[in-house]
Amino acid sequence: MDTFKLLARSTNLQKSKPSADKASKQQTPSSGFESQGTQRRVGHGDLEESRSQLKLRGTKRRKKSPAAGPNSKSTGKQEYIETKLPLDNTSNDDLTINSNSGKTEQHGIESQPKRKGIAERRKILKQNKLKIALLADGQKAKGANATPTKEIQNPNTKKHDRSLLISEPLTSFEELRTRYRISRRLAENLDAQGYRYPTEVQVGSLPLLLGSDEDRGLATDQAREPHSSKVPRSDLDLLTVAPTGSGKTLAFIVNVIHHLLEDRQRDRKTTSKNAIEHEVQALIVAPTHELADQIVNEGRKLAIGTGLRVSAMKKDMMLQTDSLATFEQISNPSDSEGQEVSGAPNSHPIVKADILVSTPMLLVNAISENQARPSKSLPSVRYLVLDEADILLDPLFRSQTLSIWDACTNPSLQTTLWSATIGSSIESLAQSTILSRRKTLGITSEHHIIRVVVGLKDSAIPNVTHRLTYAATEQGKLLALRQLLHPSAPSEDDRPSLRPPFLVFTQTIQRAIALHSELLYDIPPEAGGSARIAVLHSELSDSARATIMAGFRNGQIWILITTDLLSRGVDFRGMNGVVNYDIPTTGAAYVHRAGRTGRQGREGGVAVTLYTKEDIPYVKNIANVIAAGERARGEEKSGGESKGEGERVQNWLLDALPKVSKKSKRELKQRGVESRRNVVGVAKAKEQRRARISTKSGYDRRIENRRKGAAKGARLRGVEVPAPAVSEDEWGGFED
Ligand SMILES: Nc1ncnc2c1ncn2[C@@H]1O[C@H](COP(=O)(O)OP(=O)(O)OP(=O)(O)O)[C@@H](O)[C@H]1O
Repeated sequence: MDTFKLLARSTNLQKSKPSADKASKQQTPSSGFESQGTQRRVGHGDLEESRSQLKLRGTKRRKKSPAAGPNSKSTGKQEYIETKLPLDNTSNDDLTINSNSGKTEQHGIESQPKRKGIAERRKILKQNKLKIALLADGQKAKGANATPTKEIQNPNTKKHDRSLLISEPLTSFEELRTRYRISRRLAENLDAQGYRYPTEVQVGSLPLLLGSDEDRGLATDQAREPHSSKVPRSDLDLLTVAPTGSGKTLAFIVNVIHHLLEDRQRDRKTTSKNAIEHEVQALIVAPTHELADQIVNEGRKLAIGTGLRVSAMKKDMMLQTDSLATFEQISNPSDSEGQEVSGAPNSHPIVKADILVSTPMLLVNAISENQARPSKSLPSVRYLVLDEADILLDPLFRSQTLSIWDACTNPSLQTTLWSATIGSSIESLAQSTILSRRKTLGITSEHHIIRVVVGLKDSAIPNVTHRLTYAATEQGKLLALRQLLHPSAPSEDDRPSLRPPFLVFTQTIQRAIALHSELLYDIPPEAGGSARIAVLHSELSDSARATIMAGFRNGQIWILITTDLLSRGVDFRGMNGVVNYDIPTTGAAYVHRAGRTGRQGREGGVAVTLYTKEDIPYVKNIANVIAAGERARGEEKSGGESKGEGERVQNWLLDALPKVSKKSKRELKQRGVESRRNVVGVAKAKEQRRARISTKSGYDRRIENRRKGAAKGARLRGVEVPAPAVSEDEWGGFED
């Protein structure tokens, strides 16, 4: 039976949304294991089990050896309770680990959970495939030389720095409240959204960003006081590289909300001046409207009841910048979930938001008279988040992003950068920007730039089946895509088939439109027909884009043809696959496109890349990122040794593919495959004709063009053109 007809019978996609518990049982993206029903995240299966075991073992051991006190040395899991923890302030005797809740109780009062020893922290970091490195410290920033330092692996690194690198990993969301003292409201919102256990990236980044009281070196009595934030977090900027779908958004939103609430409480205590209501204090920059809207949605859910307003920047809105200070007097902020109130009569609306999410262009327009030079600064912004930082710092958006960064003049600005792929050149650019900004503003306080990496950097997620399919020609690609849409026979090698909903990526908007019209009638009317397939690109209006996104999310649209516009950040939960109809232009682009499926560690996603003879020089790039991910998965399964297990990109293919020169890599990145570009040039006309998306043969197209030309000529001459003859079998419509 036709897959589409079967699908048409199925219920709304949203119903397949996993429950929180189910979701929590899924693997995290970089865990890379086949479905085994096990939970690799620390804090769920592993941790709960080990906690209860430890409690038992600990008791037993204590009975056997009453002398074993906090100073006694032990190995392995015993260290949980037996080892004297280097940074521990609390006697173990007072503590009992409640194996049901995972909470640590002290004489019945909820208090800070017991601190983990260095060895245990290391173990947890390793289990979560977390690598934390100090990239630069404040000493360099103070000096005249504001260049990025090399990664610091020096054993003489200061003790405080070292403790940052192995700071207490987060093992449950409860710890956010007990150890990091997030507000009750935020904790409740996390719980209400079904978030139970942190993902790997959250395990590693949140403790660094939130900084427990002990990590900040506060005395125990100060630490007991709620919200005792004595040290602002501007002392730390963070670069995080974690797989697609691993929960980076939640990590940066929790950090921002927590600190804004904490700052608000501190400001209330220390200043008598009334703060401007909903003045932008946190700025989240994302490359597309679709991603910005998604972040706003996520942020609003977590900010419910906190009094913080999360908004998306819209066209023609204005910001309260330093040169617009007079707008402080604006009153009657809109109470709607919207964001803005109008300022002076006939002016553009002024953004009223504590957390503002924007694309670079919209923001630059709001702070610049001309795009090249920001003319206003944003002194109120204390938290700057660059989501998909590598693309924001890529030449495509670089000048806009740097303008925004420059405009954030608050001396205690904390910048965090997030992506699944951050190359070394982008990393250096980020470091030098942070350091030179500090130098320009004359900031000399202690400061660190830390990098957190989850799993293998810049590799494709291994829980997705990656398929590289040779289709020889453009026509072959169309046939191959139709074969994917209507598989005529089960695949001979048990490879999972591609089931809607899925995304199809093309190189240009024109190609997306052409492919859409070619496939429009491929879905039978009984299954919903042409309404099931849509095209989304940046030339559509904002409202059309939003409608299509909503249709795809709610299951009305099954196949969405798009450009790289949707390749980054966008989270579609039930997505079964991705088709690269046109080859991605970089390895990183592949990682992000393929990462629209297999999110939250979900197995069963398929990423198909169709390539032609012309693409062969570029396939190696992609084959390498797939092979790296699969090798890591194989190594993990075989306990660190590479035995080739899990590898699906055959070695012969890797060997056979030609090496890509740096020059071709650069050209491909900048221009894409030449024949698929939009420019019309006589020299390239033949190539471009060959790359056209159409199943019509050249002969048929010529006949059709001649017919159209003749009809046009006749119309111009004023001759009536006879309607094409209708065969006897064809229905000719109603007669008058
Ligand atoms: N702790 C958690 N428990 C369960 N689900 C989570 C958790 N954290 C995040 N998620 C869910 O995981 C999904 C992917 O998260 P998110 O969009 O933040 O990924 P990402 O790392 O930003 O990916 P990308 O690199 O593609 O932008 C979302 O649906 C989010 O709600």
